[in-house]
Amino acid sequence: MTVIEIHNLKKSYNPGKLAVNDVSLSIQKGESLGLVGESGCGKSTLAHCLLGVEKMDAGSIVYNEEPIAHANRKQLRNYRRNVQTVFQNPTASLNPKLKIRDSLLDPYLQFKDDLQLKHFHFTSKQDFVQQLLETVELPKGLADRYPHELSGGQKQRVTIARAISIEPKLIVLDEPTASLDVLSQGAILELLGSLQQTLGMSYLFISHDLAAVYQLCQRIAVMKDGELLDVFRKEEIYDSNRHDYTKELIDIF
Ligand SMILES: Nc1ncnc2c1ncn2[C@@H]1O[C@H](COP(=O)(O)OP(=O)(O)OP(=O)(O)O)[C@@H](O)[C@H]1O
Repeated sequence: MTVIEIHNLKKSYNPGKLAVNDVSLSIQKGESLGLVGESGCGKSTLAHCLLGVEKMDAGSIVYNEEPIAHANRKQLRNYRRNVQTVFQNPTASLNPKLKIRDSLLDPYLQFKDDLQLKHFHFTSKQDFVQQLLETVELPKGLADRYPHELSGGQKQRVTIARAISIEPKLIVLDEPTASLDVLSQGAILELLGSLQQTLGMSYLFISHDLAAVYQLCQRIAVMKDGELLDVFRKEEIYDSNRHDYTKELIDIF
């Protein structure tokens, strides 16, 4: 089953230069799709169009068989709930004035009237917060701390817990490990892999690190200069018909 389809997406910021040039992609239920390419190739722009942060110039995004452009308010709200994000910089993603418990509860409080959670069952908000912290392998005592009292890796775990709290269908992971040290990077990738097994959601994992994408994803898409050059299953990475640019990326990873 397809969770999301992107058809012929085009986006430019400056006339005459397309940041994303006619990209089509789909993501299946429970799948991790990796999107790799060098800095400036258009990965984040594609994610921003998917998240509605940027308006696309042409193309369509189809969710639940409905183009988002034609969605009514209720469908848009459903889309926003089901497509969550984890960004590169967890410090910027967390409100410094909110205790961790309040950041964790924020999406739930926004969407609770529409939610029928399948995985999380709780008797109180306190119980829910504890379950979320446990799910991302953080000590329960962190609930009453503020973001500045946590390490970068711990903060990223909080943003992951917040994203999964409302059991979305898709999480857009935009360079989620880029700001972390190597050990924390590996631990976050492992956590993301195991959460996917438990919760069954899909990921769009954006990274310039082919090794990280290879670790987490079942399929890999390669972009360069706004264009999608290659899409393949992980086990096909060394096939002779890979695009020359993919081969260059493989050589350096
Ligand atoms: N808000 C913006 N205004 C103008 N140009 C932009 C804007 N955002 C991105 N661009 C340009 O669009 C192109 C694609 O940028 P984008 O951030 O999507 O690439 P990326 O692959 O995500 O890069 P990185 O890995 O460095 O984040 C680049 O040429 C960039 O300079």
